[in-house]
Amino acid sequence: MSSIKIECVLRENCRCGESPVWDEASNSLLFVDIPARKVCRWDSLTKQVQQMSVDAPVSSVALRQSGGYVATIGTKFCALNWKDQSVVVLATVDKDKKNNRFNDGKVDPAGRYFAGTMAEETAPAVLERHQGSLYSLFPDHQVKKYFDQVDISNGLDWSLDHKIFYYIDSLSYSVDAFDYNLQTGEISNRRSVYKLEKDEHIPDGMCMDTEGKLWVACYNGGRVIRLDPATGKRIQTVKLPVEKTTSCCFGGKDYSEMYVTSARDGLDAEGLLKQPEAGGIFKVTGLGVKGIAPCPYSG
Ligand SMILES: O=C(O)[C@H](O)[C@@H](O)[C@H](O)[C@H](O)CO
Ligand SMILES: [Zn+2]
Repeated sequence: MSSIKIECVLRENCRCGESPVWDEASNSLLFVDIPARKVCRWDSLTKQVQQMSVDAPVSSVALRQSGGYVATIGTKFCALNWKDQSVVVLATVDKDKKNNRFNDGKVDPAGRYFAGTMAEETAPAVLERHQGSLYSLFPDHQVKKYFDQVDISNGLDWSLDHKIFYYIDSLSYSVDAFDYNLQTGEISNRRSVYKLEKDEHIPDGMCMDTEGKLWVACYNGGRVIRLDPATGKRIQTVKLPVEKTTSCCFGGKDYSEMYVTSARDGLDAEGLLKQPEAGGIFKVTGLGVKGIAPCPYSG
């Protein structure tokens, strides 16, 4: 029997915390606060946070094989040099859509950086529909576009055998799967593997565990749910003390801890009083399952 423990390890007051990524080399958790335009790095040993401010909403961050990080900033794929806090633009998307920005992103097992876009929100989940697209940045900095008509591009990860790509367009309330060709980076055969129930609200960020099960953060649902994509069934629910849970990843020793980001934007004064840890970073231990190391961008 595992006994689950949930702890707010960092009261960061993120407006919209997102994209948690474990950085083994620095024993740290990387994450972003999208509207606050900052990338943060929380050192799990010293408990100190370092920050890097950028000039547009930053929606995801990932490791880079050659050192430093990559991030999606505004509609740009960028390289980040953590030491001198400099940013280099690698590619720009959606040039004809001035109100768009990137949202969630993650690197595939071959080192391509996948990220999708969305129209900027006027309030959480309130936005012009169908404006987003899904892209990937290849190691040679070429951009591939997969599809458009996306509302809120979110939650992505790959199956353990790399043959399936899992994806969430939040306003479809569905977790989808595609066949994945790791050699070419092509996706095909879209289907739904799970439809969210009403009280689970909006599916947001997602990650895979070593048993091939998916963990999905439920925005407004105050929980992460564990899904078996093979059967389409939910197998576990872990509730958190904040409503706006945005994303999750595994990290810590042997990737045995889960980290969950959260948001404050969209909560009124009463909500903030009831959820003083909203916008914080949570650590969940005792799940009895581990995650896998994040893949670094190879370009
Ligand atoms: O990070 C994201 O995915 C979006 O940018 C956020 O604004 C919210 O999570 C979304 O509104 C919930 O659907
Ligand atoms: Zn998200």
